[in-house]
Amino acid sequence: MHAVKSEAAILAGTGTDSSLAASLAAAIDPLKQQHGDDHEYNAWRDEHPCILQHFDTFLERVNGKRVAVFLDYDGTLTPIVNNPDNAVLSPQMRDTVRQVAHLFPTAIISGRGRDKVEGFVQLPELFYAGSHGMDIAGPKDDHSNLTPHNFQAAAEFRPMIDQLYHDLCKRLQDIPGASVEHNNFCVSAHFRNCATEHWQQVVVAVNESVAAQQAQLHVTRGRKVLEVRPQVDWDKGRALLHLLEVLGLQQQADVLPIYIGDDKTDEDAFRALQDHTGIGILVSTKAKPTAAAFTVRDPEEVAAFLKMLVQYGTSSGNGWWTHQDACNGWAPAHLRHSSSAPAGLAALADLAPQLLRPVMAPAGQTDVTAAVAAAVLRPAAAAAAAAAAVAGSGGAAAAPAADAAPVAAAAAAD
Ligand SMILES: O=P(O)(O)OC[C@H]1O[C@H](O[C@H]2O[C@H](CO)[C@@H](O)[C@H](O)[C@H]2O)[C@H](O)[C@@H](O)[C@@H]1O
Repeated sequence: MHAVKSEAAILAGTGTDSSLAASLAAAIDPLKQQHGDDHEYNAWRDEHPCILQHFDTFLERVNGKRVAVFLDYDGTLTPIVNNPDNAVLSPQMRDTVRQVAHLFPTAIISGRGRDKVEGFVQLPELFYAGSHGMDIAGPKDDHSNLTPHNFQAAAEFRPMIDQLYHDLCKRLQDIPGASVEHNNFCVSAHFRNCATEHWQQVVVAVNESVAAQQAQLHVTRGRKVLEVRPQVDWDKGRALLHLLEVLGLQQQADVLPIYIGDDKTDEDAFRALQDHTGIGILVSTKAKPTAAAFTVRDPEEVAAFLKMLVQYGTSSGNGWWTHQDACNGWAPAHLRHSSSAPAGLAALADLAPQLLRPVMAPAGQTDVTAAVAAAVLRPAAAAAAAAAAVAGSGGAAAAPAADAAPVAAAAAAD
């Protein structure tokens, strides 16, 4: 505990976010790392139910609404891996996200630099918000030109961030396992690959590096990473609301935004949704405070949920089918078959025509939600079985293999 106390003192001494000290202390505390107390976890899941097992409740809320989908990247669409450069998107997840984006306006909001996350995802039809939402761009047209949705909330900080990156590279170069990542309008200092006794050195180096610019920069903590960000009133929640606005979807009773994320910075988006009647879904294998209503355990369960969402999207319960207005930068699938439709979308329509065919209620059944629930869930028992199958198919228990191996949950609660 002595090391934790001096950690807190260091952070307090530099005026860094005090919650950082507390969360780092929690991460260092081996008791906290054991988090697998079933009673605690189960009680937490009562408060934040698994959306796979409660998909019928979800359907009741979304039926007839125009859903907009917002997704975090690391830890949500891809498993956490040791080398950030290896967090590639699986082809299966790419296909699933593509199908989601065909049915609902879809954005990825990431702490990564936008260019990097776009490179991983490779879906030009999405909206992207990089650098924790400080760098926003709309879908690209056939010639990879950006549609006019670009917005950078902290553009003037770029030279300071460049300088900070170089300074941190120097300061961290002798700490075994530490690495620095330039995320365009913020910088990540990674300590995932450091021995525990070196974590504090990373914290000290980061705090020393920002000490002279405390009025302009602040430090937050993610999963075994310290993220240095400009002091601007902007975060993933603000980015989500901004995107709703440019899409023309803000404050409309028939619009339902969904956000899926796994990390502390995603809580800003969950809180924004609490205020704007959306649905937050936290990806976590452990109980932790969250403003998200629902949970899933890992990216495999995220994929399972997104597939169920696609099923719902093909039903006539999807509010976009009856909404003829194409919103800015995104058009409902049934309006996308003009010659101006992006090639990728047209190809998808060719490949998966069934995607465009609404699921209709069986004869005599007028409750579309029930029909979709029946089609998608094949009641709750099937959903539970699917969830169990997903949980048993790898996830946290997958065998580690070099850098691309998911970090075992017990060893890396973060
Ligand atoms: O908002 P996100 O898309 O979740 O980005 C947050 C950070 O994600 C990445 O780091 C995390 O994932 C890495 C790859 O799995 C892992 O090695 C690292 O320990 C995690 O913290 C990214 O590398 C960071 O720059 C982002 O800030």
